[in-house]
Amino acid sequence: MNVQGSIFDDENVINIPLLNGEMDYYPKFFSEQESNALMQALRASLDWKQESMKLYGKDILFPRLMAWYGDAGSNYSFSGRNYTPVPWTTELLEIRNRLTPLCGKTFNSVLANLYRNGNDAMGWHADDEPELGPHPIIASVNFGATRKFRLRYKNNHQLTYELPLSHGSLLVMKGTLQEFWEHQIPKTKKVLSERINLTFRHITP
Ligand SMILES: O=C(O)CCC(=O)C(=O)O
Ligand SMILES: [Fe+2]
Repeated sequence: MNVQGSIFDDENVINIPLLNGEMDYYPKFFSEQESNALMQALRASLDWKQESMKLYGKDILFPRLMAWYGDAGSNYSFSGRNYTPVPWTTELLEIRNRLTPLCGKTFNSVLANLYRNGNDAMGWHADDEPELGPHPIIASVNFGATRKFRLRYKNNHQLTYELPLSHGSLLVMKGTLQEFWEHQIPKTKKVLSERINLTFRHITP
């Protein structure tokens, strides 16, 4: 039993130490049955939209669907847009409460991403916005198709790491990871089915 009150024993979590960054991976955080039910419920109940970003004065569509949920006041800006979260749904609150023991404080917002197939993706970025604070803990929950999660060191792009994120898994990014590393979900021709990713964050209003 972990003295910090973790509900996991060592067999359920893989700690991934990187140069100047750290991640914990829980391959089976949710059971198969729970994961199937949550995938279906989230697909049906979240308010999925294809948002756009401004790039060189043009509106470019994000290559995926998104939805932003959270406590009132946990506003967030990225890619030149400000997002106001809508109130939590039952499933999102249920998942958030399962994650609370991992983080010193309760996550107050979540960005949901729906990758419709391998053609949907997310480009290189770090979640290093000032409203996340200096060493953010970001809990990333995965349902549906397995997709590759790639990382590269900001000061040396030859230094990379790759991890497949599977149905029902949880990846916790912490420490100085966002300061030193970027991550992406690359396009792939091999995946034809949907994937939902939820990144739970703590935003300082
Ligand atoms: O889909 C993923 O696993 C990555 C999501 C992500 O990096 C983000 O929402 O910031
Ligand atoms: Fe991210």
